[in-house]
Amino acid sequence: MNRPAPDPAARIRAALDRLAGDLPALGVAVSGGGDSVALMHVLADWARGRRVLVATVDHGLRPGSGDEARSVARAAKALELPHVTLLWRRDTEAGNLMAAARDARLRLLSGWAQRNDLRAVALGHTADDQAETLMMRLARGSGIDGLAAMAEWRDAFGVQWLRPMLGVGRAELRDWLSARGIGWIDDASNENADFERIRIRRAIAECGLDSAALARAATHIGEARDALSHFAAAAAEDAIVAQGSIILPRRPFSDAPSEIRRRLLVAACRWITGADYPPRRATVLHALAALAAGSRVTLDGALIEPSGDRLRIMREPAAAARAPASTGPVWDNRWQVEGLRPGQQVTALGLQGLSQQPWRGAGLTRDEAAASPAIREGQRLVAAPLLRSAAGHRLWPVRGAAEFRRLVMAH
Ligand SMILES: Nc1ncnc2c1ncn2[C@@H]1O[C@H](COP(=O)(O)OP(=O)(O)OP(=O)(O)O)[C@@H](O)[C@H]1O
Repeated sequence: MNRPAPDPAARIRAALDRLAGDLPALGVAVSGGGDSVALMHVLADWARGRRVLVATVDHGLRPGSGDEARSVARAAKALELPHVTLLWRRDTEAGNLMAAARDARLRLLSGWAQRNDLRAVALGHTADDQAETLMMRLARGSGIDGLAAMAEWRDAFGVQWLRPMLGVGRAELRDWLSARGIGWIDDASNENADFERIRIRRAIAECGLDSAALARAATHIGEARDALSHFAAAAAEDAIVAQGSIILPRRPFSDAPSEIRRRLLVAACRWITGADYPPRRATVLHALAALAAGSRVTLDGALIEPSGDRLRIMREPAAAARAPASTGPVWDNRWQVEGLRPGQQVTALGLQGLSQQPWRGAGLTRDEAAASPAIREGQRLVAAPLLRSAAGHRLWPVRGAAEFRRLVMAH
């Protein structure tokens, strides 16, 4: 016989003990929706001597957002919790509105947390959010990273974000609130089927899918993702980081499962280019297939070349040639150059530069040499510091081996 799950508040308190038991103070982000209102009430009760502060972000995106923030302020006051409203005013029409609002919200909340000496801020995501995210990502064909559940605990923007409600469902929270006569705001966008999340939410309900089971599946995928990260990080220990390139032993790479190869390749690519985001998944899979067939491939500004028992991942010369000229200190997001004199700038050595500069014997391939930094005055080549030590100029890579391993863990 199934025993009934304990009261949702008891489960949230248990999660808070686990996640925030040692903290003297905690922030909570409350939109006014049922989930975060329930969280605020549970927190007020759980706090017992801890400082709990409440913040609401007013995105100013729909009429009435100010009233909603004021209603949260009143509810917080009734619980004797200090509350602030943080205002966001959008300064550009470009880009994805929801993503921009979410990003701005996290930045505003982290600034507020830091000003108030709060190491952690609790958010009201529930098991239903997990289930919806999983289904949305499945529909988009995401890989294991996209399908993995949100973690209960995450560091970002200098703050710990805690999600103590991932084990409870939206409906049971609504029942819990209703039973106590506590009101919340039903945001009209929760009915708007223009949003993918709302369409997925409806599909889950109409098909009678079990959100709690979907949320558990996402959690298991998260555990598998973490295991893969560790395997990939172990494989990354064999990498040699030299002269701005990454060299991987070829045999272990080609014998590794495709997900490990993908992680190594994405991390190496980002290490080379310094890109904030990984290349598109389909592009990476395509590159892996070409590598398996022994071809050399380019991937988002990196060049990957199988040669002998090694796989060399380096900057693509054409991409280096497109990098803006720099007057220091950093060029092409890869090299730090010191000792530039007025009138001197760094650009790629390029094929033309190779003809003016002996490069064999420097331990570089032709492509690596072409993509390496050159110091020029006007058109005149003054020095190619990676090829030979140049009087007065010093050169070192912006990222080291530890950064490569960090990137591998992140994918
Ligand atoms: N405008 C906001 N101000 C403060 N916190 C917010 C705001 N919007 C979202 N959050 C926080 O992020 C969590 C997840 O956001 P999401 O957009 O999924 O929630 P929501 O639909 O606004 O409503 P709910 O309050 O019911 O969770 C919220 O539970 C809340 O903790």
